[in-house]
Amino acid sequence: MAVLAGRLARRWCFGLLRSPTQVPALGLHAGSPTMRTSQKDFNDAVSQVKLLKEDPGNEVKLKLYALYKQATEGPCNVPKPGMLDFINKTKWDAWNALGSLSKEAARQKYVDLVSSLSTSSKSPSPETPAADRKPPEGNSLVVTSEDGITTIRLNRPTKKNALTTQMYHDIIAALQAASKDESTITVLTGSGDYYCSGNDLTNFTHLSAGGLEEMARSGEVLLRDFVDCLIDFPKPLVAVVNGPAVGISVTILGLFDVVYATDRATFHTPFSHLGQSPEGCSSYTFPKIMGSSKAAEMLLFGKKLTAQEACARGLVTEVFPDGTFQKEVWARLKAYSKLPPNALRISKQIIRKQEKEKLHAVNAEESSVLRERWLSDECMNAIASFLSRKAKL
Ligand SMILES: CCCCC/C=C/C(=O)SCCNC(=O)CCNC(=O)[C@H](O)C(C)(C)COP(=O)(O)OP(=O)(O)OC[C@H]1O[C@@H](n2cnc3c(N)ncnc32)[C@H](O)[C@@H]1OP(=O)(O)O
Repeated sequence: MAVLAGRLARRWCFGLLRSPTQVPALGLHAGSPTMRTSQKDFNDAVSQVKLLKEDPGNEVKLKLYALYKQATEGPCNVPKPGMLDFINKTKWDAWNALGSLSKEAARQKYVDLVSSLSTSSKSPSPETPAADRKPPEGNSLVVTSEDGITTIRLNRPTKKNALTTQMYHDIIAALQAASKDESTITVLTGSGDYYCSGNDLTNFTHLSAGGLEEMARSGEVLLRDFVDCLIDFPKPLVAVVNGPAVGISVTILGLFDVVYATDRATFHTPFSHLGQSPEGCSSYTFPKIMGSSKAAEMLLFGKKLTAQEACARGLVTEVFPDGTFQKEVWARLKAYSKLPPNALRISKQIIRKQEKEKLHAVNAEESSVLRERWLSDECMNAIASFLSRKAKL
């Protein structure tokens, strides 16, 4: 999924910055608004864009695209792409917004925009400072086992550890392996500044031949399997919440045995904003943990909690100062991992036994309701809006 999303994004970027090769002769002059842009100036600007050292950002790339189309083809009169064709729809919107702007004026604006970019990109530093460099994306999930602890680490820090479809499958496999390995405790945590930003919203853009219906159907099955796996997990399951948590990474916390959080963490379930509904058994566990009105504030209205608030509501076990979070938490977990593993398993089984059947039923219902939500206009519009703001153009 991540690879496809990246490809989609890159294709768009290349489409915008590299494909305009045939530009008709226009015979105008460049310069200030009173001067006119020549074909050569325009062609030069098109070539200059390809050589930009810095990514000018989505907004600028969208402007360049729209102006290029207007300058070369005139006002947008091609059919509007479908709602799910997020990227092409955003490009179409930008072009269409230029209305009846003349080709000459569009060329002039294009050349002016490129000229301002070329000036601003002549910054003195030839190398990006280390602090600004994005860490390379390696494996999206890293599983390690040490000192009696199996750690499942979400490892997409540049995407705030958003969960791709592949990652759900990989987490299921990792949990299944951990349930049988030698370790005593299993931990879920994240790399970088976020714990997890929830479901990767670009998952919705990868439609198979079965279209939207098929995407929603397979999403329902995947969600149910993923949450079932957490419900049935036989060993102590600990969340080490190293930063903000969003969506499904929050809702499943009710299925963990212990949740440790840095004081930098926040807990946010913006389902209504996304036209979606709660999952991860949170429609049952949250009211049970924090009472129905506090749960409603989170699950209906998307109230974001601080770590301290989440702790006061019982969702988090303990909050640690960020500076000592890793040291304190891992020291504690190492000590716990020396406890007799069979006693821990048996105790967990007794604690969770009464609930299991109920949790599976809740999970099945939440997954089925979400399947319908994913097909709704409310949900599609919310995702289209996120992607049009965030997609790499
Ligand atoms: C099959 C099972 C389905 C289960 C159903 C689950 C439902 C949910 O989990 S609902 C919750 C979904 N998540 C969100 O709505 C969060 C969306 N993301 C954001 O709102 C923000 O990105 C943020 C608040 C998490 C972080 O904001 P900020 O600090 O400003 O950082 P950026 O927005 O610039 O993010 C960096 C980079 O990461 C990409 N990204 C972050 N989260 C997601 C995501 N959930 N899906 C896809 N992409 C995400 C973001 O687009 C940026 O990418 P680039 O622009 O390419 O750098």
